[in-house]
Amino acid sequence: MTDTASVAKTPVTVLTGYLGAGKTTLLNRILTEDHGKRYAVIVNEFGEVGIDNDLVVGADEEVFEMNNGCVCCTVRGDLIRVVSGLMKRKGGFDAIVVETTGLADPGPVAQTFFVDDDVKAKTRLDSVTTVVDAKHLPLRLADSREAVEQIAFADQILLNKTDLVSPEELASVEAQIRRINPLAPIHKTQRSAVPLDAILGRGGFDLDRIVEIEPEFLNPAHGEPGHVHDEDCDHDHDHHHHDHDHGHHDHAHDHVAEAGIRGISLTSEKPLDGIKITNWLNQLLQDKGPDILRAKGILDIKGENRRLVFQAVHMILEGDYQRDWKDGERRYSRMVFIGRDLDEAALKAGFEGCVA
Ligand SMILES: Nc1nc2c(ncn2[C@@H]2O[C@H](COP(=O)(O)OP(=O)(O)OP(=O)(O)O)[C@@H](O)[C@H]2O)c(=O)[nH]1
Repeated sequence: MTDTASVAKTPVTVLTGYLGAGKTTLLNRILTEDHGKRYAVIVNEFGEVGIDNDLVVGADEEVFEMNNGCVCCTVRGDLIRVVSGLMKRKGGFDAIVVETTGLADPGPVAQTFFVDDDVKAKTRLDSVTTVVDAKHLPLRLADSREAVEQIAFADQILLNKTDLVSPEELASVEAQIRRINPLAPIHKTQRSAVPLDAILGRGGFDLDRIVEIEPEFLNPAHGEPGHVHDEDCDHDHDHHHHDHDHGHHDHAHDHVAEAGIRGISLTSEKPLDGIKITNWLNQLLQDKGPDILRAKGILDIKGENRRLVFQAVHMILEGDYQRDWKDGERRYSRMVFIGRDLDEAALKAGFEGCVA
């Protein structure tokens, strides 16, 4: 595992979402609102024909300065080159947002920020943010594997167009999202309206802050040993969903099952062996990386007073020892895998094999 100290690096948000979900609406807010920050927006066309994007102009690469200090540019080729160029601009940016129009899989874009040394030195992947159309999601989940993958990959989700659905439909859509991605915070929006500092530069992908953003991360699920009932615990919602969301939900669920994408979480109350767990994770990602969209975890390592935190995107694994376990804090290890055709029994056996 490598050191991931991320001091003063510019946070990057990779923005995904199905056609028409509300990505451009969000980008226009970033470029026009008087938020007092300097953001850079990269509209990434990757050589594809621009769809209906009024931000796209017919040149290979153009940079526009906005009145509010933000810049917007279009990339048709090399994302790394464009990001390097942006980083050389005076004054720097509070955050960079990369839209992945026309690209189903945000993985390769997200990986850009881990692979190039120059980019890696100056930026850090902050979040993969997925915009979802509350009205059409049930249909998309039924007919599009990409829509499922975009949700699976997200660190946070904008559940947009809430004006177009009833409260019951909204609850059902939320339950469907939760089934694919149990952890990502969900912001419910109309016209993609969300305070920008609530979604940009928050550290959604930042190892230091996983628990702050996902307070439930270290709380085992209902029924698992050690589950703590608190205000973040959403069992009441679940009952509610079960009462209301049959129709669409079953249909969409079939497709989700068919795409084979789901989240599996593993918890151990016993300390793990640091070498065994590192070797197991490395081997697992080498063998199954293409199918593992995301993995993350906080681990209790025997003989170590600090928490080991790791993140993986497909094959790329990063981990770091972070703060000490607090006095009296219950120690245990928890990791989550989101991926395709994951073998739960094998994962569980492998994980348990790492107990010290
Ligand atoms: N009713 C309603 N319409 C919305 C909302 N947000 C966006 N729209 C509309 O939905 C349409 C698509 O929004 P865009 O922001 O262009 O979506 P996009 O994700 O950028 O779409 P592509 O560029 O095709 O990928 C536009 O007509 C928006 O005005 C919302 O919350 N409610």
